[in-house]
Amino acid sequence: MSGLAIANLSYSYGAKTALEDVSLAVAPGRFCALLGPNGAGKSTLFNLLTRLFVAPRGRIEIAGFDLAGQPRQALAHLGIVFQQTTLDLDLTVRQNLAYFAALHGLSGKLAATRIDTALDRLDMLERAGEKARTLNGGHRRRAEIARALLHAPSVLLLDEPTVGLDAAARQAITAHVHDLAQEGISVLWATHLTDEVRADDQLVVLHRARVLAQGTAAAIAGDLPLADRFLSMTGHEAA
Ligand SMILES: Nc1ncnc2c1ncn2[C@@H]1O[C@H](COP(=O)(O)OP(=O)(O)OP(=O)(O)O)[C@@H](O)[C@H]1O
Repeated sequence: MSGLAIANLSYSYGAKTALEDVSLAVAPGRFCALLGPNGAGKSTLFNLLTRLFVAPRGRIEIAGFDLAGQPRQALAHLGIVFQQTTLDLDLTVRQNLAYFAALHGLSGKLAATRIDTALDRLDMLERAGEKARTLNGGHRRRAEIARALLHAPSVLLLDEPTVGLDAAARQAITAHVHDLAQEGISVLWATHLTDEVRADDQLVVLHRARVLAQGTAAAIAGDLPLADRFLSMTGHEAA
């Protein structure tokens, strides 16, 4: 399928199993929250999706391309926002994005148009000329999300993108990324914060290397607030 499809993925660090038979799919236009406590296996999954690690078992498809068999085509459709900021603080927002565009073979008018469009989608166009160093944490994150859109990916991965941000910035970024999903991107958003998940979002609960539940957040929460349901499933507090 288009979007993201993961089937029967397993990964171990020596004797330590980090992922065990994980399967999930995120269709175009869907926001999927990957909710798991520390150590659940989220980072390992992201490292497999970005091909930092290669899974001995299982299959990953991005936009219909098998990551193992057609890595270049698959990764060309993947946008990534890492947990740690990766902006060059001495460059302006536009320069940061132009550098990334060049790495993807985009230059000239096409790059300029893509940069303006991406910044506009994140309400960051008016900050294009500011040095990244002068931006607050929320605006730096938005610049990084805009940067991840430049090559028009169909799948966007975000690894705990709101870590360290205040409540207002968290809310704004969560809303922006939900909007991106509504525009047709498949979003996989790793978090341990249940308040970032909307009732109609797709939700995958990962715990101790396994998928404990998946479905809409509302269906998984049932008659409990999602944080309470998460606690009852995993024994871990969620925000
Ligand atoms: N290099 C490694 N060697 C051995 N075990 C590891 C290694 N990296 C991770 N693990 C273990 O694999 C499991 C999954 O780790 P992973 O980092 O994927 O979880 P996570 O959900 O991303 O947690 P966190 O939110 O803390 O980053 C954990 O039990 C972790 O201790």
